[in-house]
Amino acid sequence: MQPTGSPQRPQWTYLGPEGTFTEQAAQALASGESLAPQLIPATDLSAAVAAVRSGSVQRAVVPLENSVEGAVALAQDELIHGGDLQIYGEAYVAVRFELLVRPGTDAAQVRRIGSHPHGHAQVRDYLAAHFPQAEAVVTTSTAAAAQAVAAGELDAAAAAAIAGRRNGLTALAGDIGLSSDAVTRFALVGSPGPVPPPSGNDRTSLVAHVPNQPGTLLAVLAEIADRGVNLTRLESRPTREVMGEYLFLLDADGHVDQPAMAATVAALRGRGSLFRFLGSYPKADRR
Ligand SMILES: O=C(O)C(=O)C[C@]1(C(=O)O)C=C[C@@H](O)C=C1
Repeated sequence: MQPTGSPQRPQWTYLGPEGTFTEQAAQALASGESLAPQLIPATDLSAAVAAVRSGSVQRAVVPLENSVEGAVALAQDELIHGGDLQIYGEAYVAVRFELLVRPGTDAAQVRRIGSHPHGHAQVRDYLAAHFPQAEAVVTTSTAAAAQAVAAGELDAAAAAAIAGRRNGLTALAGDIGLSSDAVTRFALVGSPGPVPPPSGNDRTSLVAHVPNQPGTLLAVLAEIADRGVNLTRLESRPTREVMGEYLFLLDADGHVDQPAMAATVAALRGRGSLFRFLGSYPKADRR
C-alpha cells in the first residue's frame, strides 16, 4: 500500500518473467526516473504493448534490435500497426548467454534446450557444435526457458546469468553467443504525449510511407541528407496490404525541436510521406 498523499508510482511493463534481458533494460531506464516506476512482467511483447494501449500501464519496455540478429520484427510491427505509440527513451544491454541447467545435470542429459527466438539465433553455432542432437524449443523469453528448466519441462536454457540465479540453475557453459560483445537496443514506449525536451544527444524515430515509384525513397532520404541530419537506421517492413509495398522505419540523430529535424519532419509531412512520428528521446549510446 502506498501511504496516502504520496505520489502514485507509475507502472511500467516489460517482457517477463523476471530475469529477461528486457527486465535489465527496464531497470536501467527506471533508474533515471525521479519517481521509481513499478515494473510489472508481461507474458509476451504484444501483451506488454497492449497494456500500454489500453492505459493499464504508462510504459512498456520492448527489444528493438540486436547487434547480431538484427531487428525484432514484432516490435517494429507494433510501432507501425495498431494504435499510435511513442518512444520516450532507449537502453542498450549487453547480451551474454549461459547454458543453464538444474544442478547435477550433465551434458549427456541435455536433449531439449529452450530460448527466445532471438536467443536461439545467437547461440545456434554453439548448440550445433556441442549439442547437435538436441531439440531447440522456442519460448516466449529467455527467462521463460529458465523457468521451464527449473520446473523440469526442459533440460537447459540459453539465457542470462540472472535468469539462472533467479531460478536456482547452474551454468553448464558461459558466453555461448555468437559474439561476446552482443548488444540489444530496447525502447521505452507509451501512448503519444509531450515529447521530452532536448537532452543535447537525442534520436528521432519516424515511419515513412513511400509510393512504389522510381525515386520516391531517394527523395525521402534527400530531405534528411540535404539538411545535414544523420540517418542511423533504415528498416523496411511490409504494409500488410499490398505485396511489395513497404513502410520504412527511420532513426536519425537530433530532436524534433531542433531546426534541421523540425524542417525534415515538416518536409516529409508535406510530401505525404510521414506515416508516423515515433518520438524524439535521449540516445543511450552517447555517439
Ligand atoms: O528473452 C529475453 O530475455 C528478452 O529480453 C528478449 C530478447 C529479444 O527479443 O531479442 C532480448 C535480448 C536478446 O537478444 C534475446 C531476447
